[in-house]
Amino acid sequence: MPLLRVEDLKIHYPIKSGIFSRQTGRIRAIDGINFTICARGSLAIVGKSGAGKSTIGRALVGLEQVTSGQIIYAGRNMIQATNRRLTDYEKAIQLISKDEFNFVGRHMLVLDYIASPLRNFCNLSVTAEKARVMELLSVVELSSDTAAKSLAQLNESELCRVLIARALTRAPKLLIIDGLITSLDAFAQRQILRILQGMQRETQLSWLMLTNDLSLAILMCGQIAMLDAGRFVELGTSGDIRNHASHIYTRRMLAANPPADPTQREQLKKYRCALEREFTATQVTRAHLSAANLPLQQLSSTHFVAIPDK
Ligand SMILES: Nc1ncnc2c1ncn2[C@@H]1O[C@H](COP(=O)(O)OP(=O)(O)OP(=O)(O)O)[C@@H](O)[C@H]1O
Repeated sequence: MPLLRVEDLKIHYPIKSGIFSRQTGRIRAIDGINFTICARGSLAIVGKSGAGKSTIGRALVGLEQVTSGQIIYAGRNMIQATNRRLTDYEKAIQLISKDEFNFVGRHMLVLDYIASPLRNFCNLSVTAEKARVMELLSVVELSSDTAAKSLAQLNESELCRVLIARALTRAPKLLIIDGLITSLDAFAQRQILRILQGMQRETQLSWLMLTNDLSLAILMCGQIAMLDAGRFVELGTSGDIRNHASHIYTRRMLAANPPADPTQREQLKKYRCALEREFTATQVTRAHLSAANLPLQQLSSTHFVAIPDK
């Protein structure tokens, strides 16, 4: 059963010029993409800077005006949803990105930062609220002392885990992780993966990673969609992409982010096998590749590639 289905999504921005700001063209930031995320699924959308990753993330949480297409959750198109349905959706789909900290003072205490959504959405006593924050800190493998620290005192990995803890206050079904993990060291990246897999087992959590690091995507996600200038050019399981990358864009990105250190291959293999097993529930079909007018070639039951325009 799909958790979220995106159909023929297009997001175009107007280009305006002249003293009357007339529209003279448009930027096709996202130009007809389709994808499905199932419960306990993990999808990475991988693309170069400017490919459109953040635009997709923002559109999924209603921060971007959609030109056309559908975002279907629980059988309903969320682009036309009423406020009541939107509230459920807003809790279920949480976006975390580093930009979050642009809107918060770094002097804020971790306790207050994690608790703020609880204060807006739940009516908890001070004791219950503190207990919930401590519980979430332990889920993200941070000690209870962290609650009394300010955000400024945390390192990148701790900040990333605090962001995840805050998103978890709303018991989301899908976490959208924009950038963030890319800049962490290999140890911290694996720690985040372990935390997400724990949540996946306990709460059926799914995640969508938006990243320019294909090796990281292969490590963290069961399915990968390669995004180039707002369109998907290749889609498959992480094994398909790692071992049989077919589109020139994917091959170039693999070359730019070479697979991890050979001494860690066995461990990576273990992670990937687990992810792919969990991912068998997801049906990848021809329709999951971009609806843009690119001829498609099916390489296997899970692997699709767009044949570039001549
Ligand atoms: N508000 C906007 N108005 C006009 N163009 C925009 C706007 N927001 C994004 N764009 C354009 O849309 C395209 C996709 O941008 P987006 O930020 O989604 O890319 P990205 O893949 O997330 O890049 P990065 O990895 O550098 O963050 C870019 O060409 C960008 O300039």
